[in-house]
Amino acid sequence: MTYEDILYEVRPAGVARITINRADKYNAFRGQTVDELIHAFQTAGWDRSIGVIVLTGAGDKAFCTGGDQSAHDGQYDGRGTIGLPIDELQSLIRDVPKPVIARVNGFAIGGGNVLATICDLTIASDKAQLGQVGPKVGSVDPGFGTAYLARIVGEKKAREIWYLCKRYTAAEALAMGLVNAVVPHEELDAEVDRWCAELLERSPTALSLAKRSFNADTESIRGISSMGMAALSLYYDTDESREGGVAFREKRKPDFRRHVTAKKA
Ligand SMILES: CC(C)(COP(=O)(O)OP(=O)(O)OC[C@H]1O[C@@H](n2cnc3c(N)ncnc32)[C@H](O)[C@@H]1OP(=O)(O)O)[C@@H](O)C(=O)NCCC(=O)NCCSC(=O)CCC(=O)c1ccccc1C(=O)O
Repeated sequence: MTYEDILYEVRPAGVARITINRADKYNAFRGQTVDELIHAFQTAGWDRSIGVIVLTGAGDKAFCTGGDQSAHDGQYDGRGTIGLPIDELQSLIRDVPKPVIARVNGFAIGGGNVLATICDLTIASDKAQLGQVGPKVGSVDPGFGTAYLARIVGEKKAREIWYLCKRYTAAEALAMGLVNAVVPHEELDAEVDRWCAELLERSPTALSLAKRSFNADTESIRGISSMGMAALSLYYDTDESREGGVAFREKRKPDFRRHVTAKKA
């Protein structure tokens, strides 16, 4: 597969670096981006010369800001239940039998924050900002985005993150256990390289067994996600959801309540 939306590099030896290369869109993903990410994770995941996978975003502004709002009018523009095979990608990041590090170089927002959350480890620049925006833009990730996040930061904090849609600094994310380490922006690559070097010294089989055993405990969330995506697809076809995307593109505050009927409320 020829990549248009991502970069795939092996650097240094043993480390596959996968970069979402859509800096002009704050590294938001469209259908094609997610398909390319799936291909890249499959390649790195089953290449025995690779011991660690690093996921990051191009440029200095964003790690990933979730679904591309310009490719989103109701359903997204690709394949899968919601027009984005995002649930396949999320499962794959968990299924590859090696550690995946999120190198969070800027905004990790919406589906971007979900990707960082699912990665085994997260190393953030002190300039990074993290958070969910679904209920502000007519979306939600009702699976790993909610239930798995709660496993990491606790129920109260996860509900706050989703309901209020605030942005959190890297330091705040560290305090709530959402990231493993925060370093000055210019030291991000050196720190990621250090973690990769240490991981490459560990037994690959022991790491993969540890990963699978952590995953087994939260595997039921895959089922929640599958049901959630089916519900999300129905929600995307409503005026209430569309209002979020339209308002984002028009750079105005959404008025969701206009679309809530007496019967629904
Ligand atoms: C990232 C922001 C917080 C940055 O804010 P700010 O610094 O004020 O800059 P802006 O002027 O807002 O943005 C700069 C520039 O980038 C463009 N942009 C940013 N994000 C996106 C995007 N996602 N898609 C397309 N373009 C984007 C923005 O339009 C500006 O471009 P100009 O040309 O200069 O106008 C802020 O931008 C922000 O909050 N972005 C919202 C991102 C968003 O809505 N993401 C989708 C979220 S939906 C969701 O998170 C829940 C669902 C979910 O996780 C999920 C589950 C299952 C499938 C898909 C998803 C999914 O993620 O959609």
